[in-house]
Amino acid sequence: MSEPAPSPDLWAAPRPHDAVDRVVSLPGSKSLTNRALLLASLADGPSVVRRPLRSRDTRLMAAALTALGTRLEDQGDDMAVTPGAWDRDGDVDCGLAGTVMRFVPPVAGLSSGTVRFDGDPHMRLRPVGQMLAALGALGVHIDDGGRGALPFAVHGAGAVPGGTVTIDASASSQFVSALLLAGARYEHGVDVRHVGKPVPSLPHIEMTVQMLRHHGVEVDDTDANRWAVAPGPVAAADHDIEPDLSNAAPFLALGAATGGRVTVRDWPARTTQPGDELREILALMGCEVSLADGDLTVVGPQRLSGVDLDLHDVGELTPAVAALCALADSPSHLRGVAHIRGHETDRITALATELGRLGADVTEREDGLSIRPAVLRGGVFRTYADHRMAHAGVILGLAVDGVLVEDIATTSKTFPDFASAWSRAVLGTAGAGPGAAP
Ligand SMILES: O=C(O)C1=C[C@@H](OP(=O)(O)O)[C@@H](O)[C@H](O)C1
Ligand SMILES: C=C(OP(=O)(O)O)C(=O)O
Repeated sequence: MSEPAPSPDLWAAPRPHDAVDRVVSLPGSKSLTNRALLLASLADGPSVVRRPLRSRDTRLMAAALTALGTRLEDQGDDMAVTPGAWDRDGDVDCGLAGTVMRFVPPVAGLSSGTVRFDGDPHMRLRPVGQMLAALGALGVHIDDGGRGALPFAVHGAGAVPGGTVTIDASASSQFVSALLLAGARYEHGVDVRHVGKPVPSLPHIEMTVQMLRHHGVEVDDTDANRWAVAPGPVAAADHDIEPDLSNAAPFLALGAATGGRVTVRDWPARTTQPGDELREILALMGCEVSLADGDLTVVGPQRLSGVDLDLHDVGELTPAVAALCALADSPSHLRGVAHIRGHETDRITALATELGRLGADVTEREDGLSIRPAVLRGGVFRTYADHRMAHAGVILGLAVDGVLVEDIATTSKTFPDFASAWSRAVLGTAGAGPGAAP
């Protein structure tokens, strides 16, 4: 990985003064919010998305749907979504949001205008080619200059034939989710068959399937690696957005890494969010984990244990888990996440580089990391515009003096005002809004 120049934008990660005992409420899930907004836009009438996340990724999704012709209105904490006539040309800024770059083009195929897509510089490197090829096979006209990457234009024809398509979705589950989300509105629906190495992040595809069914769409997912969406209307339906359980990772780590206690409010009893897996991961690391009446409580041990984990299904948890592993007193092996090299940054190399810079004993592997106990030191923790790298940095800062996290504002991708919420959680100072209540 090329070494970026050190940024002057360094944030001193707070260290708790004493054992923490906190209760936190977290903002809504990015993955649920962006699916809910998109499905409501495809529906046959208005819907309300209750307590959506308001962060960079969801604002980009809202702007993209507005560019297509959907009407989105804030109603207090909620958002009212009224489908519109998709009859215009438009521009979509994907930022660094995988959900915008992958979920919106299949929908743009249904419009009768040309929709141009671009994003942050790094977004041009994130994988989307297989999905564009699959969309082409389903009858959507796409001009990507042969790059298989941003920037590209979707020339909507007002309708999409759809049908059966084969795709290698081993780079991202979002390829499959994207085709399924729009598929009911295609003339023949979609029948998506994956061929290739295993698809990562399967809980996110399950999330897509469940949310489609919530809108009355018929989905057949009986066979492995095949998902068929029947053609038909998408019924209007309201959504209650759960808190973002992946963004709970640093807050639960606060309890785990300090021998303290942290409770996250409104933890769903059942969910498709991969962050729910944190309960098991933290228990394996030696934490006491309990879920009662919607409160998830984690009590950290004296010393964290290392873990040997295949994170293929829950790859977005890797940065936070890797940071905790660097604080553990036995070795860890994190496996099965080659695909996270295509996330906001190459997360495997970024973690190996940044944990290593602070003294961690890390071996980078093609599909993961091995991390052995070592004495850590303070220093700059670079984040590569990746919100979850920032989470990893602040977790190290819980146990190590002098950790300076670069560009903490990058957390705004999925968490509004993370730095204040984190300071309140760590230091126990009072504050309003999403985040910590001491
Ligand atoms: O569908 C979604 O909302 C997501 C799917 C996953 O993507 P990958 O399958 O590319 O890992 C996940 O990592 C990402 O944060 C959100
Ligand atoms: C991989 C992630 O995001 P995206 O939706 O941009 O793929 C993530 O949030 O960890």
